[in-house]
Amino acid sequence: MRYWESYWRKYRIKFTGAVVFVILEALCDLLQPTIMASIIDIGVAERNIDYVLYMGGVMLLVTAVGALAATARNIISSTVSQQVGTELRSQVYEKIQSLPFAAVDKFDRAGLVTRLTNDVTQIQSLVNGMMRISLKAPILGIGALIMAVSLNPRLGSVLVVVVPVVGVLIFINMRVGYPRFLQVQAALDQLNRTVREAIAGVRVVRAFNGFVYEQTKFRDVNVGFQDRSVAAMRTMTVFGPSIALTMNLGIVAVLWLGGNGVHNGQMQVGHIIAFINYMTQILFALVIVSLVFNVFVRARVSVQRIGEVLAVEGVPDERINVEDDCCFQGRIDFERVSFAYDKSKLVLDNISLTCLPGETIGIIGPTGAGKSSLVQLIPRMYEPTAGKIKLDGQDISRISPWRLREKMAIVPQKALLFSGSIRDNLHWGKAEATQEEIEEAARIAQAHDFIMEFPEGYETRIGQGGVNLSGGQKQRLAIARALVRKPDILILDDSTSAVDLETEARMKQALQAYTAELTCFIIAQRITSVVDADMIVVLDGGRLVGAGRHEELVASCAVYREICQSQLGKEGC
Ligand SMILES: Nc1ncnc2c1ncn2[C@@H]1O[C@H](COP(=O)(O)OP(=O)(O)OP(=O)(O)O)[C@@H](O)[C@H]1O
Repeated sequence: MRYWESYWRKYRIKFTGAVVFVILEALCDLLQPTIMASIIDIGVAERNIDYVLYMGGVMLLVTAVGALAATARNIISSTVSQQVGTELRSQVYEKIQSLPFAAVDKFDRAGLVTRLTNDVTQIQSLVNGMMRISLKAPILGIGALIMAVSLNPRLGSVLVVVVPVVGVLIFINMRVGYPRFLQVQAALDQLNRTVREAIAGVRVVRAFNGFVYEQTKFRDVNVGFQDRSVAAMRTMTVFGPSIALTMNLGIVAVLWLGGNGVHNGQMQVGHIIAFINYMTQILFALVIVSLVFNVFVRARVSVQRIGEVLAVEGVPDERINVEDDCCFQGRIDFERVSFAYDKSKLVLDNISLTCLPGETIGIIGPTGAGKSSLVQLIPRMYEPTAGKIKLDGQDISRISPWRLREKMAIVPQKALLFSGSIRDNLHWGKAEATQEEIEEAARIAQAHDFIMEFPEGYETRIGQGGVNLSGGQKQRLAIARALVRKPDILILDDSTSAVDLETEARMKQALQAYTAELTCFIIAQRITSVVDADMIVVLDGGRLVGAGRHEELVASCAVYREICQSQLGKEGC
């Protein structure tokens, strides 16, 4: 079932209610010219004041019914469109949260934000518009056409010419407009992407005096967006007046034919006025149709773009199935594992490796060797392209990601903190952690002392992304957050790169006792960070080129020896 079908099912009764009110409102509008014609042709022409008063009263009553119907459909349409918008936003948000990382990379983060905000708003406008003006326009247009022809079939011959011409104009308008609005949406994505990058990287931009460069880039993208929007809007500006011109020519023809008819005594003035009123209603309906076309096209693009996100199969969230709170022992086997982000290039090539419970495994290698990619496969952030990863002998593709991650903690390369207090951030590791547990983790991560130096201690507010902390402080908090979790498997991905050597040495010592029972992966650029590890894994160009203890690797692995000598000198290795 397509996603919008579920919304249709849920809201179809309210939607139908709104349509009933729209029809009632349109009928009231359609009755007005006929009533007016009677007042002129009978009341005014025959000087019958009672008839004028009576029909005037009827006209007021019809107007009042129309106003009530309009109020009712306004209430329904605004409520339903807001509800649909809110629910759809939540649905897309939840889907984005569950998307596999490969899909997040594919859609691009800025594109996902646009889909969640702008595209949902477009659909919301469509729902609102449909229940209000979009449905009223065709009802009014067709109704006015029928009323006009039945009022005076001879004048109706004008419509036989005018309406098809206008119909063709609208059709061409749609054919030309649709691809242009697709381009507008793509340009908006690009604009969002540029803004997001420039704002997220504002420090780098300033540090490199890149303001002018970024400004030029933004201006180009902004002008590109403007050009495409103008091109799309220009379609409307050409077609709107053409439609109005055609209709006005029709009105002139009616006046000419009607004038002759009145002169010959074959027609009444009231009929001609009513006919022109109906023509104005038809014109109004057609103009509205061409205007709402804009909303329709944008919404159609948005419906499709949101559909693309919702169609991706999310990573299953199997929380409910986890009954046992068992622990992992922490043995991990990589069996001929290969991995590629995209099919063209293998990032990991045929890796076989066994990590035993309680071991600390250092991972080292040149930049881009595949170190982060390797550890991201363990909590199933990505799935191997070939081979298997086993945890305690069980293929992890059979273990739910939720369960895997419950017993693992990963400290990513880029320490990301959320806005809120330091305590809130540490609670991310384990929601029910006590103050003692939080402090213990912070002490091991060498964060407790600097936290206590803040006047508000653990209640200190962290700005968005941790702006008010140094790089090393952020990394230490990110490590503390992972330690609070008390995981069975701990993964530190180059997470002490901004920490000074002295602090890192203290942390290493404190971590030794903490990690004695668990399997710990440490990715590092500095050889001193992994020199004491039970096993050091050396990666180069996605291949495993060495595994063993420091002394063994110095003797047997050329890549390791080279890294070691470049950092510690020949005498140090
Ligand atoms: N999300 C991604 N999409 C596509 N390619 C990626 C992605 N992440 C990493 N890569 C590529 O995969 C390769 C390995 O990257 P990875 O981050 O695993 O290396 P690394 O050894 O951890 O590097 P570093 O030490 O610099 O952090 C690189 O060539 C990189 O360009």
